[in-house]
Amino acid sequence: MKITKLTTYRLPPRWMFLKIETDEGVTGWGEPVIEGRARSVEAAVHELSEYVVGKDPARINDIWQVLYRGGFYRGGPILMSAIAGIDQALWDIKGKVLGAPVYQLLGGLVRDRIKAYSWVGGDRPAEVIAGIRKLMEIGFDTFKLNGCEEMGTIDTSRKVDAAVATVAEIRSAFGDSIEFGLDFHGRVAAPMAKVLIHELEPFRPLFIEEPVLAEQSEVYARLAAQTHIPLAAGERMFSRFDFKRVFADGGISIVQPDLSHAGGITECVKIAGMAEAYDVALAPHCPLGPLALASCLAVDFVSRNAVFQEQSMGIHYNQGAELFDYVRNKDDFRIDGGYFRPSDKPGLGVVIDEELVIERSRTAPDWRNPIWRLHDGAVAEW
Ligand SMILES: O=C(O)[C@H](O)[C@@H](O)[C@@H](O)[C@H](O)CO
Ligand SMILES: [Mg+2]
Repeated sequence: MKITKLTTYRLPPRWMFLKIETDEGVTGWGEPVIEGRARSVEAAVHELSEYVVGKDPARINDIWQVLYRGGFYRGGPILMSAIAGIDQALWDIKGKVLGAPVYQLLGGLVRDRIKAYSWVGGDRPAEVIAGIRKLMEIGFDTFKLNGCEEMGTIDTSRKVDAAVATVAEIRSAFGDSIEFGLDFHGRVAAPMAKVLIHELEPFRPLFIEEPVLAEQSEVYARLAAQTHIPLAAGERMFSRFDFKRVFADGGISIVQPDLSHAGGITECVKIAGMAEAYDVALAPHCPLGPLALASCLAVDFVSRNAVFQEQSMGIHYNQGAELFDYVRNKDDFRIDGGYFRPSDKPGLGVVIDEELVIERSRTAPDWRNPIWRLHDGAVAEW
């Protein structure tokens, strides 16, 4: 079998799908994208396609190594997202050829289901109580919200109190009937992270995500030394080589590689294994679409240290399309009481409505994250 063609479709809300065709009619789908830089990843996919077209799709490991090591300059969000989507599509093809779900090809199920969690509250955590109530009605009991709005390197106690008040409101409304992670989203610098984490300790969030920016990862160990709250990070790390420093330095209790940013299934399964060796939990990042989610689930179902799975139903970014809009058989994603159960469909187990994808790709927006500014006009971390 030979790969014949790679086609990309940028789509609402801010996603991109990749279709890989072969000379025997088997096709595979992946989701290479960096939110806000879809066109850059699209160019990278087509640049890398020179190394893929004409090759045997079964040789996923060799194709991965050529795509990664074949460039003198490597790593980073754009190239590793391009490789991720190609890798996902190749695993989809392999599963379809062999008539097995990807998790079977990776050694079979290590669990019967994986807990899902949902976003609430949007960019500026508001209306979280109503959002949580609505999602609890359909079985969710685990959530994530932004932990704060923009925060200066040194900021006021009023800003800290505003962040704490939202969390206090959640705990007083729901007690311990729910769990929630707080995503600092890299908005908080090291000095304020110490203060904010200290003030949040009594409310026992399930985890605090990106307590500081990934480029400040050496701070994680210091923050972890001052708190009992598990720290999480990973959506802005793009390979084993980024994660190995975090494992060596310590401080992170939950790693969150993104299956569409960190080299795909081939790479993230290895990151999961590294994490297990350090007794670190795995919770793949996934604010994206159905192919990214299916790829996360493939890794969750073979990684004993996987603990919960992000998914984007109702996320504040999904303007113009929802998680399963492009999926023919929505029941292929088996959600049961706030858990995902494994699909027995081959490959990634997702049948894409290609006609709809082609039609909607004609009006793909160029989504951009907002540029925030502090009270004094300086750029704030969003
Ligand atoms: O944890 C999450 O889902 C993320 O932090 C998410 O909010 C961002 O990754 C966003 O997708 C960037 O545009
Ligand atoms: Mg995050």
